[in-house]
Amino acid sequence: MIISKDLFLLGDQDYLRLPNKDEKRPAMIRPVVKSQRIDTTGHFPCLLADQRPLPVHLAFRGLSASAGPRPILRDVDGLVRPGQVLAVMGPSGCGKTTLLNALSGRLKLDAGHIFFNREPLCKRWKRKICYVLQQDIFFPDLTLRQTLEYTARLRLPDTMSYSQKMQYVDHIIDVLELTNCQDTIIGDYIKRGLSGGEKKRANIACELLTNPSLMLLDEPTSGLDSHAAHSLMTTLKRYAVSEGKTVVLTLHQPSSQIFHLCDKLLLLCNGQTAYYGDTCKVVDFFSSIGLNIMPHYNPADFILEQVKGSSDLQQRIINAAKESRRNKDYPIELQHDCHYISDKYDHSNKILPHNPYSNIEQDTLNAMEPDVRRLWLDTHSHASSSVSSETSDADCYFSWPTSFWTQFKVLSQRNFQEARPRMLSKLNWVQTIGLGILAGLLWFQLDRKEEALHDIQGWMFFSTTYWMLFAHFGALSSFPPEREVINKERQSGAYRLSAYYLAKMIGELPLTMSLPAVYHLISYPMLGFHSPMVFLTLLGFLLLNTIVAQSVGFFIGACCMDMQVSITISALYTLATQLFGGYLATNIPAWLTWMKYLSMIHYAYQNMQIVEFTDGIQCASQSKFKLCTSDLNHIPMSSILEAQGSYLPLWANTLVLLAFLLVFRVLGYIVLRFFKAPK
Ligand SMILES: Nc1ncnc2c1ncn2[C@@H]1O[C@H](COP(=O)(O)OP(=O)(O)OP(=O)(O)O)[C@@H](O)[C@H]1O
Repeated sequence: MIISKDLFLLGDQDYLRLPNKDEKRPAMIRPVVKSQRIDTTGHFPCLLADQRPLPVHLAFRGLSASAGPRPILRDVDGLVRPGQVLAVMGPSGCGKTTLLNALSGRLKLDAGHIFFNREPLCKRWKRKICYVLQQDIFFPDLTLRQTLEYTARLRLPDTMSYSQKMQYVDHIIDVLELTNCQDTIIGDYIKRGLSGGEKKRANIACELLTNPSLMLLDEPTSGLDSHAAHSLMTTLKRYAVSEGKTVVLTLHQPSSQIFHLCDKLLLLCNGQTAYYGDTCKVVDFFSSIGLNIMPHYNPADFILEQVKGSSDLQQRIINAAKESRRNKDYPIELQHDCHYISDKYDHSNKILPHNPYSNIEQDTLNAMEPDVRRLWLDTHSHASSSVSSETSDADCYFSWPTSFWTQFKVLSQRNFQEARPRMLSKLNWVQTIGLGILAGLLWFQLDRKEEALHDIQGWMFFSTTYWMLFAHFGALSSFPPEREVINKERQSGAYRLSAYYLAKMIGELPLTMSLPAVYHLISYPMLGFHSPMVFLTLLGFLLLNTIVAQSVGFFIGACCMDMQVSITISALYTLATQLFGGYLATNIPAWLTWMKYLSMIHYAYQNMQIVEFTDGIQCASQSKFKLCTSDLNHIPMSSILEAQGSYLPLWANTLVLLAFLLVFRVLGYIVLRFFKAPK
């Protein structure tokens, strides 16, 4: 019997077929896993039935992984069903996080198989996994609600309307009891925001928004007090049961209450299985090898103490765990004579181009529990239809949850909102206005005469250099913390890098331009306003220069993981670009003149002069310019620039600046896409 993919779990009854389009169907479906107690409080409204993922029956067998020559995981097995919580425990460094990395598909395995229902882990399944990392990585200036809303808009499919997405955000906030702090900023070390426990729940909430089938959580209770940890675990357990989620989490030293909330336990010792089975049977397992727990002792503490014991004791426990694989109650899917894995898939986990169903042993299927069998067959009906197509990998087809346009729009808004308090901080306003007034006072009302030439050039060089450095170092310092968030989101397949990159360039543009524009608005009229056209053109070039310098800063930030290295490289480049800019040194040694062509300030400064001195300036009474005679009282722009060496026309300087902009933006993208892509 082949059961259609349209079958789904409903209530405590059975699998039911989704009604046809013309049949009336309930707007909301609450999936509930069979054989679990059902939450009937109505606390968990869920997505529309066709947006709800298939529950996952996760089986992994013989997983081995190493870091260089050192083995980290050796022959690790496990199985967990929808609605169940599998706790991975063991001493620090035993390989818990490594196991979660392997299950999420972020780690290359030396050996072993991971199966979702009956399919190997592929991109299509990766999209159904949420991985809550140990670290809480967020934009600190966004509130919790803003963070969740942006995540929902990015990661829930375009088929859902905006209001449906917001409804889902409300639901998740409610589920994780975050209502009271939804308008609090996330915060960081400097700005106080959410508490540690709230941040942890916010982290989980962001991942839950993707409506995953499988949740992987790395130490979700670490750093929480016992009450908060218990409350979080209860919420997770309740959520898993009522929404049919499969949960795998690592725990360090749980209380006995938390320990007993977990259905299954995988105990690791030096990367090997020390126990796998029902949590409630672990104490019996240890007594069967002569290790008895004292009355009223926390079983979690007891088993951790045993696996931290002498190497003889550890080996005894590992041997007993190996022996227990032969027990008849060991899951059939994990037994080594179960053929479906080795026959149907090659070692690289690709589906072989023939009908896989023919190789599933009927005995294996019969031995499975009915609900597991249904899940396997249900997934099979979907997979086999894909396998029958020409491409063997068709079932692993991966598509983004939202279109490029949606991603670009949402990321632009988020970039703007996130960057605004940072870029337009009070401090930056004070600095800009203060500096604008100071520059205006210093170079106050200068006549366009040769006597004031050096001062006018000073104002231009200062303004150009200052804003270019400001934008360069601004991009440099903002990028490393942002990269953490971007990497996390890219790893979970939230959006295209190209959408992020374009949004980053465009979303921050108004912010990048605001401060230099205000500075120019203050200082130029103080310097001496003589033509609106010159005022506007100078402003345009000042803004262009700023964006060019920002591109270079962004590129260096993308290349260097280490902030100190990126600051050193930037300082070297920006100081060199100033020296060769054409103001500080005009008689550059011939063998070094080529350096000025690498200086972005050189082109920017030349352009400013070309615009400002279009009409030339009046000669001084004792002029340095030879062309100033008693007959000619006017120095043209070309002579002013020639006095500094050769110069390019306005269009050529502008073209070079645009080339700087384009090349560094493209290089930044290439670095992020190919060289610094998150693993
Ligand atoms: N990329 C790597 N290179 C070298 N060693 C690694 C690498 N990743 C992990 N390890 C080592 O593998 C072992 C297992 O690491 P893992 O992070 O999985 O442990 P854990 O059980 O999660 O530890 P903890 O409970 O302290 O977080 C550790 O000894 C660690 O040093």
